[in-house]
Amino acid sequence: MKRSGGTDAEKRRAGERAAAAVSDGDVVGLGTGSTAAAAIRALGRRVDSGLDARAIPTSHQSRALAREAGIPLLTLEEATPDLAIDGADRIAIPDRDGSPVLIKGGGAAHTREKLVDSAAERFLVVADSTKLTDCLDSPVPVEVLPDAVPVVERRLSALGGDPTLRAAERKDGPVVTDNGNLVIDCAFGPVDDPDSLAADIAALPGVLDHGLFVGLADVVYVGTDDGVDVYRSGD
Ligand SMILES: O=C[C@H](O)[C@H](O)[C@H](O)COP(=O)(O)O
Repeated sequence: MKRSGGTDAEKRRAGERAAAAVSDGDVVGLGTGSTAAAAIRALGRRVDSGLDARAIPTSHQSRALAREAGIPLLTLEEATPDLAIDGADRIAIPDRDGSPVLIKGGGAAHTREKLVDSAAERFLVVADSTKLTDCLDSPVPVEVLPDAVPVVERRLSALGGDPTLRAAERKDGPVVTDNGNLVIDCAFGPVDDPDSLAADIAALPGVLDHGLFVGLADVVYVGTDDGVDVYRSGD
């Protein structure tokens, strides 16, 4: 799946704002991707200055970055995250009450991200301004057991989708996730009922999880040219 690109400055502003929301004693779920990386680096600077925070990573990437930044690490067996900070590929902010809907998984990390983000008491999303959209129409990443690919592709087509097995960019063959599985990017056109699509995909045998995050995000920090726009669930 092609990664989108907002500016590094927007990502840094969003990441720093989310890292500033971490309090002494917090356990933080660390998302994956370039904007979560900005938050991890900002959190590392706060830990270096004396903040007592520990973290649960969602990928090899976020584990390595957290180690490099000097953030002590835990597992889900040892603690429940007080908050999680994670990026998104697409974000739809509802007009009325309700939680922002996200599409995640551009880096194939959405299964562990959903596990950690949903376990956290608060889920803070960090993004650059290119991620906001009125229409959720980008493909939904679906992590699938390797043996299940043909069956899941047929069933995704039956749900009205157009599935494509994600190819690796720097190796021959498909992308293999941190969990040893494959990813199907499934285009559905505009997703009008994300709740029901999320339930339909999750129910398919062989699917580990998909990148539609519905009813999970509490706050979205969007970096802009000169600051950070904040959207709260239910505002
Ligand atoms: O699988 C990857 C994750 O869901 C990322 O959080 C998402 O792709 C956003 O990444 P970035 O901040 O690099 O755009």
